Amino acid sequence: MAMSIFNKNDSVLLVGEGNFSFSAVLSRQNLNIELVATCYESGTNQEAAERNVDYLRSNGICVLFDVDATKLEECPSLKSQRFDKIIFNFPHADGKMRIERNRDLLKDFFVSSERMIKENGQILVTLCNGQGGTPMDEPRRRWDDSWKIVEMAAHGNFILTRIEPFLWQSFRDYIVTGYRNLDKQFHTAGSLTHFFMKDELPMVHNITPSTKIHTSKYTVDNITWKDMTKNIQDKLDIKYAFIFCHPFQMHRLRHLRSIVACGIIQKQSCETVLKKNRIRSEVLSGFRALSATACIHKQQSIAKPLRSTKSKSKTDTLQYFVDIKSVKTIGGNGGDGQISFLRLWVNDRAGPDGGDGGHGGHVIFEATSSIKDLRYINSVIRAEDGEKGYSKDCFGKNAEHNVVKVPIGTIVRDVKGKILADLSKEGMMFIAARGGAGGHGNAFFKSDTQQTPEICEYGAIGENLQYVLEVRSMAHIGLIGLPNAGKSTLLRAISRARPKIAAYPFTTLKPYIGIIQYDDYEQVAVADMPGLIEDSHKNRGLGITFLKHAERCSALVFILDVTQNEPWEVLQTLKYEISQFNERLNNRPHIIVANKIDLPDAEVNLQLLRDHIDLPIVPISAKVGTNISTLLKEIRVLYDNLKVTTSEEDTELSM
Ligand SMILES: Nc1nc2c(ncn2[C@@H]2O[C@H](COP(=O)(O)OP(=O)(O)OP(=O)(O)O)[C@@H](O)[C@H]2O)c(=O)[nH]1
Ligand SMILES: [Mg+2]
Repeated sequence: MAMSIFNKNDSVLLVGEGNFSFSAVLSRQNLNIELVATCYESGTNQEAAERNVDYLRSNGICVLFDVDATKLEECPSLKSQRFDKIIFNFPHADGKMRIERNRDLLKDFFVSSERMIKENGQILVTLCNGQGGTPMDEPRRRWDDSWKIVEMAAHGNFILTRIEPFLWQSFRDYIVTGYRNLDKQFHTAGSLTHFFMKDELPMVHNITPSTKIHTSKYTVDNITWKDMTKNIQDKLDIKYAFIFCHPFQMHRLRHLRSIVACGIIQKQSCETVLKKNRIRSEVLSGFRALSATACIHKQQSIAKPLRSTKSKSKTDTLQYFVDIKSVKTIGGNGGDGQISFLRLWVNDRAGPDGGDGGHGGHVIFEATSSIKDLRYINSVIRAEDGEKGYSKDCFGKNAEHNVVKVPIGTIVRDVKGKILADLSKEGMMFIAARGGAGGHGNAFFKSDTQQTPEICEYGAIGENLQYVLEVRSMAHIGLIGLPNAGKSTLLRAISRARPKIAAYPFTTLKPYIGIIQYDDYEQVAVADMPGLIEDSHKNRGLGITFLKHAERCSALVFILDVTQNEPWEVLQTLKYEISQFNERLNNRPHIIVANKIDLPDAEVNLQLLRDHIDLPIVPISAKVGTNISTLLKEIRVLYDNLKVTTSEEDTELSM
């Protein structure tokens, strides 16, 4: 920012003036501007600040305390005014490391300023180097690590038009102070002033009929580049060598999103937009994530994935998901009957009184949603024996059944592989081994001809059977890719699971499950699979085992390493392999993920991949974390669709 930005008779609102030193500097310059200096605090007890306030007031400048930058319109003295410039220097919320709070401060400030600014007015926000998250920051911070000023401004319908270094030589007496301590200064070297202008979003009401078009007729490129932003582009003072690098790009994409959201583009599917949105290929790496975000499915509201704040376990305890287990089930034996004769003092031959034995318990499998795999199921499961019978006609107690909880979707097979039961719903049971019946006591055998039977029965022996349990729906989503594609890295990035990661093939030998939590308490289980290679269907590599696992996931995520040559060929191989195992696997809903976009070769290969395949692709870097949130949203959309299809199928079956 330089003094030259002020025009004669400009009305300027200064927000967040801690010690009013900036206002004092401006007023000393005799710029012929109308100043209103405001401050968040309700007063000041700092000597220098008091001097500045006195100076400003003596020069007829309006000084206001208790003005919240996020609620400017609520200040009675400002309510009716409109300004040419609103300046907010070094905004910061309590706890400057809390990026979220600072973003919120900026967002609310822009929203509030929208009502206070004149038609062609400007908002000027000066930030420390790196905070803004624009290409002008040197060194440039990661986008997620910045205050995302351009995105925050878009909430108030402002677009970034210019960024300038803050010229300290023009404002020598300006002393920047911190939030807690007005004596404490900021590190302000390399600070930048961001200039914003108001702009109207292209909503239904301001798009001409000619631009109300369907994607089938026009491409999204046309809307974005020509119709949508023609008017805004003229206003920009772009100083970057390459237009796509300008943060304005983000705003443009937001426009695209808002258009899609308000239904002007009749989006049949994500595919249409993804295919036609050529901006993505041209946007530099920093904006890759954004372009994909803009192409998210048309969904009113998608639940947000939650990031766990709890640190992952440090111990290397690998816990594999057990989805197949052979078990031996042994029912309880029945209790033996009793031989006994009652003797009373008046009648020492009162007859037989031996009671029956109790029945042995069954071994029962019960489907429940509370457990997810067969890890905790013992390989030998026994039920208790029944109690023996007693004299005086006392029957032995029946044994309790041993009810073993198994996950919903468990298939029970006999040793020959024949399916005996499919426990597909909550509470469904299968009696795996029946307990033996209790034996009769001698009282049971008493008859007219045999008054004193001296016989009883042994309890029957419980069944002893062997089964193979298999969990059919192992996870909602299965990760499929060649070895080293980054499946385990991705699972680590999206869940609390800690599968082993290494730069050699077949690091993962057994499936591994991670759970993605969403803010509506929904949980989506994602399974990391072993790598698939060519001819897996002929049992090469870990072939057949892996395909069995894939068969049980309801949707698939194909992970392609875009640093490899011809990733589309890899996709073909993966699809061919799974179809060799089961034709229907290829009809499963799926997402194609291009991984490792952080590496240099990825850019070119990604573009080639897009040219070769006609399907939506989510570019990510599982290692660095680029665009993971978009992928999580896509997974959620897939999961929601799955739920709808499953419930429809259930209704059809029940009819
Ligand atoms: N640069 C970069 N490296 C990655 C990325 N994702 C994975 N890697 C690396 O690729 C290598 C293989 O990653 P894994 O996650 O073990 O791959 P995998 O697909 O699980 O491999 P298998 O278990 O053998 O099938 C590791 O060295 C990772 O660090 C990424 O997005 N960027
Ligand atoms: Mg792995």
